[in-house]
Amino acid sequence: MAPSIQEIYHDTVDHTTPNVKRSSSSFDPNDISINARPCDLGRVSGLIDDIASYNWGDIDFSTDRNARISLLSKARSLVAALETPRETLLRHIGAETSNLYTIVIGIETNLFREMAKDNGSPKTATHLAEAISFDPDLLRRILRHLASMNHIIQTGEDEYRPNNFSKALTTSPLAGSYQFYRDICIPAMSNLNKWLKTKSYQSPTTVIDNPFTFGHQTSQTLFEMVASTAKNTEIFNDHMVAYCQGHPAWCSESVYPAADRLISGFDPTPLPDGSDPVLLVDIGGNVGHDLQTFISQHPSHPGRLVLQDLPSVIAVAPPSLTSPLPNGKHIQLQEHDFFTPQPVVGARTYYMHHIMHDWPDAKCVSILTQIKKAMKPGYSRLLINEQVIPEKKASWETTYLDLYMMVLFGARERTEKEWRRLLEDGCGLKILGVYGPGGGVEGIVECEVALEEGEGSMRYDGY
Ligand SMILES: C[S@@+](CC[C@H](N)C(=O)[O-])C[C@H]1O[C@@H](n2cnc3c(N)ncnc32)[C@H](O)[C@@H]1O
Repeated sequence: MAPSIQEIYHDTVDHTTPNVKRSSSSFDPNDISINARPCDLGRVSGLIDDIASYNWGDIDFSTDRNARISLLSKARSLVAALETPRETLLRHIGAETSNLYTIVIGIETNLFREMAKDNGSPKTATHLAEAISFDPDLLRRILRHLASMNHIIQTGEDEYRPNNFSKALTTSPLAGSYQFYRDICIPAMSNLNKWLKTKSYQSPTTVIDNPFTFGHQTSQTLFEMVASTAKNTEIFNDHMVAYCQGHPAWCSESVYPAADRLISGFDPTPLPDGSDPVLLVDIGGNVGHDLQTFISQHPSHPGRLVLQDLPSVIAVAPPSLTSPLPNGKHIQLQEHDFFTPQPVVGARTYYMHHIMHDWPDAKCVSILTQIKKAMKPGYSRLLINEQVIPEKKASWETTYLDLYMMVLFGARERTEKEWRRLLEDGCGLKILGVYGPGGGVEGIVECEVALEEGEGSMRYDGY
């Protein structure tokens, strides 16, 4: 039997086996032998039984995402329970930090491209070192570590081949993401402790004073830093593409039924200047991947599609974006700063993906206010595609992103209650529904202008 949707992102059962003594029951802080005993032995046999109770052999993991994530989550729990504190420590501080930096070396020296040549056939370290002009002894040491972490496969003495992960490192979304985190994000996270100490452990709440500005010793925001060089723009855009891959399509039946919710109520009457009315504006839409998803799901959609972002991003949107769509139309590219008045008035849909989580509440209110002024009450819908953090058992994909939004922007991911407070109390919008594939990792909050209350009643201070 396949796991249910509730079981996807975490284990729903406390797998503790009653007759196994928990190490915490006899905890003595002076007894350092605890470091060499499994982290949660009491869960081990329950987790093994739980994994064994499914017919995993009947499942096609290349297509069944829910089953794959469920098994991964159980397997991770099992590893965490079996590992000793010492092993967890060394993996965290030693093995995983070494991974990050050696993987970036492999990307920047074309190591993984070399390994992928000839259909990924096994190659010696000596051969690879010569091909990428690298110290052979150092390369051997790096390859040995990457193989021990399962990122490449050792096929013989001094001989390695790539697996699907190391082959994927030759693609720009993964390669750029590693560089983006190394150059832009890690310097912020690695300064979290120092920053918090200077602020007596109070949350950052502004984009101009947070671990990012402190770590980089800059007065720039992350987006200003990203826009400041072509390389930064490229690696940021690569990361957005990588991050968005592999999620169910946002506008599909299983996530948000766009045909029923948007297309069926669309008014096709031409605008006073004779132009086609707008069906969907993707605000801060980056290089257009979400609009492309919309087109692939709804190829014969009516109305216009508009992609808005900062000039530096619109300038690098792929030319294929503006080529004719299956319905003979094309995406309109528009430079737009979302803190200024929204130029598209009365569209059926305003859509934002990964925008609100980049900004503290006060800035979100400014952005939302500009959109609300352009919305036609009773007709326009605002879709916010973001995490809706479950009140219990949030997944790691949610929790890490929440912390990164805090260090990079003084911002946050939000629970449904926090969305209601921001959108309804703060901006005078009405939430019509919260949609999503389950698990809380991505959700669509659908709103319209609240007819009875013109403005929100909350006050948000600060930058
Ligand atoms: C986290 S990315 C999300 C991109 C895209 N919506 C997605 O989900 O992949 C945030 C986007 O907001 C854009 N952005 C940042 N500040 C902006 C502003 N003031 N006006 C318009 N877009 C902005 C960035 O350029 C970037 O493309």
